[in-house]
Amino acid sequence: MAKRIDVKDLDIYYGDFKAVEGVSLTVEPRSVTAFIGPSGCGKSTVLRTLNRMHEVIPGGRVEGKVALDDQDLYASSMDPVAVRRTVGMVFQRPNPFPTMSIRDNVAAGLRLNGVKNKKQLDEVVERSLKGANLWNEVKDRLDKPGAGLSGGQQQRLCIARAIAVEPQVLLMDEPCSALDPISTLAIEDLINDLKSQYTIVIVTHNMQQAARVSDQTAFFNLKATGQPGRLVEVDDTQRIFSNPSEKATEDYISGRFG
Ligand SMILES: Nc1ncnc2c1ncn2[C@@H]1O[C@H](COP(=O)(O)OP(=O)(O)OP(=O)(O)O)[C@@H](O)[C@H]1O
Repeated sequence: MAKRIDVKDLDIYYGDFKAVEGVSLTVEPRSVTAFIGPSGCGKSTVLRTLNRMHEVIPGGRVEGKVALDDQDLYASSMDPVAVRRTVGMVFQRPNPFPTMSIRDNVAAGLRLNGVKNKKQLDEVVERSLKGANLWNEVKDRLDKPGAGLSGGQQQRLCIARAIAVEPQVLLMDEPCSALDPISTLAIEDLINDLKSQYTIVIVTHNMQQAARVSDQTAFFNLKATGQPGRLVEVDDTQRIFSNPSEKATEDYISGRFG
């Protein structure tokens, strides 16, 4: 199910402003890649191009290539809505649909895809909540509002909602930044479990988190203020945190800037 992501010579614009320049990287299937770097270097912007969410922003456009296996995500024949179904996303703040029950939150994507069969929906709800390590905590209150869960539970509910539609890639934009340390560890354990089935890319400001959860780390930086962000280096996480090739990476991970 998981697919490889290939990014080649990617430039990303907001109107006339070139926010990110010349990114090329590969993310292997069933692996976790962390994007790290100082604020404003373009981590979230790059992440959003991987499921065509960037172009939802007025003026948002890209030049270059993003492919899933050999499929060009920006080919004119490609439907952006189908891309977003294949490449799921979890955001910084847990955002369950506030008026919906836990069950309906998880089933929402399937309903949108036209699935009506209650037995099928119930099966997917159970499987997704189990996959998100949330089932045992909510199985007796599936009809209660999703918004009534704790922050950490809400984030796992959002992950259950994302995996319910069986994506091939999961993008996570600082998924733990609004969570306490215990909930953060629960999400990190979950990322570790999910990696056996999905290709995962996570943006994080927490370098210990990048070191704990990812196989590969990409360090982004700005050349100078007002200049586009760029990918400085991407390598095995262990290497980035022990012996990076670039001085800027070492300075960043050792806390000298950022
Ligand atoms: N909606 C937008 N419209 C115009 N410019 C934007 C928009 N979103 C981001 N930018 C700009 O693009 C650049 C990269 O921003 P981005 O949010 O991707 O960086 P980041 O590395 O994820 O930062 P942070 O770590 O603070 O979240 C910045 O110069 C930012 O101001």
